[in-house]
Amino acid sequence: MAQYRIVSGSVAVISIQNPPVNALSAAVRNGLLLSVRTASSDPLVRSVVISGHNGPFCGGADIKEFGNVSHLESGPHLVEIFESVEALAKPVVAAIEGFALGGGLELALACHYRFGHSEARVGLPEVSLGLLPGAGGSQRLPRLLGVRAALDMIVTGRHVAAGEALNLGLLDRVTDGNTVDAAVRFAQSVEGKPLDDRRLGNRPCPPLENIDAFFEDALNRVRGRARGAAAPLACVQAVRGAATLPFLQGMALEKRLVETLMTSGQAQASRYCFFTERGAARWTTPTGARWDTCRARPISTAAVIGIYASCI
Ligand SMILES: CCCCCCCC/C=C\C=C\CC(=O)SCCNC(=O)CCNC(=O)[C@H](O)C(C)(C)COP(=O)(O)OP(=O)(O)OC[C@H]1O[C@@H](n2cnc3c(N)ncnc32)[C@H](O)[C@@H]1OP(=O)(O)O
Repeated sequence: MAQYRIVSGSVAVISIQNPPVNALSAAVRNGLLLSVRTASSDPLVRSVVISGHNGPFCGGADIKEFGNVSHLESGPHLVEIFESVEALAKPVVAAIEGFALGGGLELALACHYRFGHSEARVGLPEVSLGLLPGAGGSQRLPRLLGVRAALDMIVTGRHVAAGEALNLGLLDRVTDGNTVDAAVRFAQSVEGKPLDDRRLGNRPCPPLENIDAFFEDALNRVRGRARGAAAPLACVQAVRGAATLPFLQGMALEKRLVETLMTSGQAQASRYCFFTERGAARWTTPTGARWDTCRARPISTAAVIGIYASCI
């Protein structure tokens, strides 16, 4: 579930393999941690590249495991894996093709460098699942981008295209060619160079003036739009932690917040919607017509057959 190979004599390429979106299932988490430890202890390895197998970098934590504590516990916690990646004494480069979402982007943030394909997109969409980026993302992203840009990404959950990610400083380089090859060449060029400054957990958040007023205003704006959803408000609290607390205290706050959200009815309902939307796209009719074999026909008439009324 995580392929490990040595290329160019000194670069360990760790490839996440869990189609279709390379989600971080327990098996992937086990493979990833083992690979990181192998790369750490092999004296021939001088740098590491992490990529996704066959296209996408990683679609994040395996959402199917969220309702099942025994699945979650049958692999190491993402936080532990990402700490090992960040602490590695050899440069680690994320090679992002397709998408790096949720835990996928949090993994990339734990790497020391991030390379992206020009058509890749990145984001922290946990808020749409009633959660927040609970594997260090709420603490590392503000340290990299500053509070304003990080808060926007975390509260909206929007996907950011590679070009914008490069401008924001989220990606270090963007390539039109083979991302893994470019990352391997780069990894070799930084072998032996100091890494302390590349570890986001070591960095303070870029300073922000009038921090209390900024977060009070952010909280009011987010509350106004959240329509009772808890996750967006928790996102603001977590980012405030990144701006005001040392890294480890911020991580502890993130953990408390995500554990509360994870068991909430809102998160359960959001997960249900996620899978139901995808299931509904795979329709069949009593006559045997199916979503994957049917030809689309032009729509000539449309009608409203139900109406949704909301009362406040
Ligand atoms: C008790 C307390 C415990 C506390 C534990 C705390 C643990 C840490 C806390 C939180 C950490 C959260 C980090 C996260 O990563 S949350 C997940 C964030 N990721 C996402 O939200 C991405 C969701 N996926 C998508 O947006 C899309 O699927 C996308 C990746 C863009 C691909 O889109 P597309 O190509 O259109 O493909 P489909 O959407 O049709 O998906 C294809 C199939 O893959 C399944 N899928 C997709 N993503 C996931 C995923 N993350 N996990 C599991 N499965 C996933 C999807 O259902 C489709 O499958 P199927 O065809 O069977 O329906």
